[in-house]
Amino acid sequence: MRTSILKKVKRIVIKIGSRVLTGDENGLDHALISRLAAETATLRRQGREVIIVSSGAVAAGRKELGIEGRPKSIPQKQAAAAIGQSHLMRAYEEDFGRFGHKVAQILLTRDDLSNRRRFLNARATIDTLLGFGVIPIINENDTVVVDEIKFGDNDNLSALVTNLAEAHLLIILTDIDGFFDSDPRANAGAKLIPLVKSITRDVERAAGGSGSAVGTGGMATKLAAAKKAGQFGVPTLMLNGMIPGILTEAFTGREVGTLFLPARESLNRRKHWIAHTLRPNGRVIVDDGARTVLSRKGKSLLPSGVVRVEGEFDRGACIRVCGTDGAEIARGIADYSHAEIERILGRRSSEIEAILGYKYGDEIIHRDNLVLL
Ligand SMILES: Nc1ncnc2c1ncn2[C@@H]1O[C@H](COP(=O)(O)OP(=O)(O)O)[C@@H](O)[C@H]1O
Ligand SMILES: N[C@@H](CCC(=O)OP(=O)(O)O)C(=O)O
Repeated sequence: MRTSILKKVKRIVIKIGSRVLTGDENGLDHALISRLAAETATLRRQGREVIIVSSGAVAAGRKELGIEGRPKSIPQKQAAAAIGQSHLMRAYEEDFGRFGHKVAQILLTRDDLSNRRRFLNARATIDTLLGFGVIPIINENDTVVVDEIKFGDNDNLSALVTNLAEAHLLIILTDIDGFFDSDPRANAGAKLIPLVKSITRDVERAAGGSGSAVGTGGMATKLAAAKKAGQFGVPTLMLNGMIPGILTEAFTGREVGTLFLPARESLNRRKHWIAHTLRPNGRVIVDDGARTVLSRKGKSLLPSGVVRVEGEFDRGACIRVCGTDGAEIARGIADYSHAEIERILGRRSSEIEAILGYKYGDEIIHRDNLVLL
């Protein structure tokens, strides 16, 4: 199964973690980046397109600034990223250049991808670069991000880029052989799981945090990324980036690392973007009848099923849809603002115009803009 999945893969997003790029020391491991460049060149010769999501800016920069351990404050982290990002790009430029490959830097914030126009723009840029045979190197724009517009970690970013670039496979290179049934750093008897068919709660429970001073998120964020990619119909392969030759070996069919299979039913690009890239601004609470109709019949959310609205948002915002028990059941783009919903909730759609004096449509969220979770 692995061989048949990997054979079809033409466009790959490769996420490289800070630990892989910086090794045990602070500062970039140039020998390792050269090796990855050689392996990437082999993948390119096999006719595959490669997009890299690279961490390591903060880890590289903190050495330059003489910061020991993790940066103490956000401005320190941002300063480290500002200096480290240019070192990172220079390393990629030099090392990939030796194999005749040009690289391009793309720095993103969540805000960029939340705006559909900018999302499509970023995608066009990536397509154009790939068309020119250039390898895009993507990172979060750490120097400008504040909490509200942060992806948070590059595992998450790599899953969103997989959707953005319509890639066929997400590869996560980290400092460990794959996903284990418990954190191997805490439990010497932990066993590698070569294939994960579905990321269930039990699987998630086995994922611990980062084992190092430079990594962000550890295994938990990697599973979340694999889940997001899977919902878009894309498998994820987690490999130990410290092992020479691992990238090319993975494509020979040898069972290395952990392969996460995609979900059986995948979301289309737009729904994936609504569910994972947009940040919800508020929520509506719906009654049990609406909950059943949404979850079982895939219908739109009408004002009659809404019992409460929370938060302030405009028409066009992404909002959560929750049951009366508070559980989030869906997410979608609201056709009415919070103030408008306040006035029409619990009423029939035919009454909207009489109440508001105008009407955008019958739905609070149209089913085309609604994603069940
Ligand atoms: N179940 C698990 N299987 C494998 N690794 C795990 C698990 N739980 C936690 N980890 C930790 O996750 C670490 C990798 O994540 P992280 O340090 O964030 O690396 P990266 O810089 O590659 O993102 C591993 O080194 C390991 O200590
Ligand atoms: N954007 C940050 C990386 C954040 C991150 O997620 O790091 P990692 O867990 O090592 O992939 C940087 O370049 O330092």
